[in-house]
Parts: sequence; structure tokens; C-alpha cells
Amino acid sequence: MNVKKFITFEGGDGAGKSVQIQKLYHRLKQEHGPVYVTREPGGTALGETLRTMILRTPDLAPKSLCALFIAARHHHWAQVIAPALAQGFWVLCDRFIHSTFVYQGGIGGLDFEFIQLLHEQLEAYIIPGLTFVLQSVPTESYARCQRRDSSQKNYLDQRNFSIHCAVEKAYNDLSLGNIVRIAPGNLKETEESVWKSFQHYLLKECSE
Ligand SMILES: Nc1ncnc2c1ncn2[C@@H]1O[C@H](COP(=O)(O)OP(=O)(O)O)[C@@H](O)[C@H]1O
Ligand SMILES: Cc1cn([C@H]2C[C@H](O)[C@@H](COP(=O)(O)OP(=O)(O)O)O2)c(=O)[nH]c1=O
Repeated sequence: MNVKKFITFEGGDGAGKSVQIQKLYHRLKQEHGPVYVTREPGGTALGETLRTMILRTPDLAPKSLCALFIAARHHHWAQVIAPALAQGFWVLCDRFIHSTFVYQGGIGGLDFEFIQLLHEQLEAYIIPGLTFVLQSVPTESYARCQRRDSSQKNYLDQRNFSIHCAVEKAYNDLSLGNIVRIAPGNLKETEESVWKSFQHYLLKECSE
């Protein structure tokens, strides 16, 4: 399977992934062919059900939570992502394997070897062609999560500031696959200026 067109977006909660994915979706579609946008947790009926369940269940044991994410990932890959790639689509995915290493590993305390092994056992150790890690200033991403509409907030959005800092660090320390880090130049980097950085890498990657 050619994963070159499989692009994932990673970063802390409120980093601005969804905004940039929408911009990239329109740009790719106009100039580089069909695009499919998906997300984790989610992406399939099973994944979306799991998303609702996980986001409402704060007391899941770390290994159980990890196994659920990975089982859903295998299903997502087999049912949705691989067929779309086989049909020539670009696939843009909001979070994927890196999130598990950061949240269940770096933050949740599970060994990286365990997480990798479980992915391999469940046939979900899939490394995307390109992974954008959207870095953010924790004070800013934290403030954005606090501002979220209360109907959209889940217990994960209530995480304290130190968790935002730890997530940022875990993404910085992570080395897996082809990662491009988009760093904000300053605290008040606008959506448009972040998008300019994306386009720079996008043009480079698509022309290769
Ligand atoms: N660079 C930015 N500057 C200011 N606000 C932003 C920026 N990027 C995103 N936002 C806003 O922050 C909030 C979270 O963005 P979103 O794309 O949903 O983040 P994520 O998908 O990473 O959780 C949204 O209200 C969005 O409009
Ligand atoms: C895919 C994945 C997500 N997560 C977490 C990260 C997020 O906090 C949450 C999904 O929430 P989501 O709303 O997608 O994230 P965001 O706030 O960035 O828009 O699930 C894991 O812990 N492990 C995983 O493998």
C-alpha cells in the first residue's frame, strides 16, 4: 500500500488541527485530486461510537483505553483509509498513531514498547506518509480549550495546564515516521500565518 498520500495531523488539544485540515482539504482538492478527511477517535461507525464512549468514561484503565484506540485504528485503516488510498485519494486524518504514543505513552505512562507491540499484534502499526505536528504555546492552546462551547466540552477538555505542557513536550520528544513540525513564531500566530507554513511544506511534499 502506498502511504505517500496519507497525511496525519497531530498536536495538543486546541492546537488548531481542524482549522488547518479544512484549509489543506480545499487546496489539495483544487490542485492535486480527490481528498478524504477523517479523524480518530472516529472515522467509522464503530470509531465514532467508541469516541462517544471514551469521551464519557473517565475511569477506563490505561491499557484498556490503549487497546480500544488501537482496535478501532485497525478497523479504520482496513475499512476506510486503505480503500481510499487504493482509489487514489489523499487521506487527511486528524490524529492517528502518534496520538497513542503521546497520550497513552508520554502522558498515560504506558511503555512505548508495549504500545508498539500492541499495534503490531492488532495489525495497526501503520506509519503515515507524512505527519504534521502542530506545535502550540500551551498557554494559548489551554485558553482555546477553556473557551470551547460547553456543549462540545468533554472531560479531556478539562485537563489542567500542566497536562497541556506535558503533551507539548511528549510531541517534541517523539520520533516516529516522517514528521514535519509546524512551530508558531509567536503567541499570537494567526490561523492564516500558520497556514502559510503548511503551504510551504505542502508544495514541497506534493512536488516530490
Ligand atoms: N492560529 C490560531 N490563532 C487563534 N485561534 C486559533 C488558531 N488556530 C485555531 N484557532 C481557534 O482555536 C480553536 C481550536 O482550533 P481547532 O482547529 O478546533 O483545534 P484542534 O483541532 O487542534 O483541537 C478554534 O476556535 C479555532 O478557530
Ligand atoms: C487518537 C487518540 C486520541 N486520544 C485523545 C487525544 C484527545 O485529547 C482526544 C480526542 O479529542 P479530539 O476532540 O479529537 O481532540 P482535539 O481536542 O485536539 O480536537 O483523544 C488519545 O488519548 N489517544 C489516541 O490514540
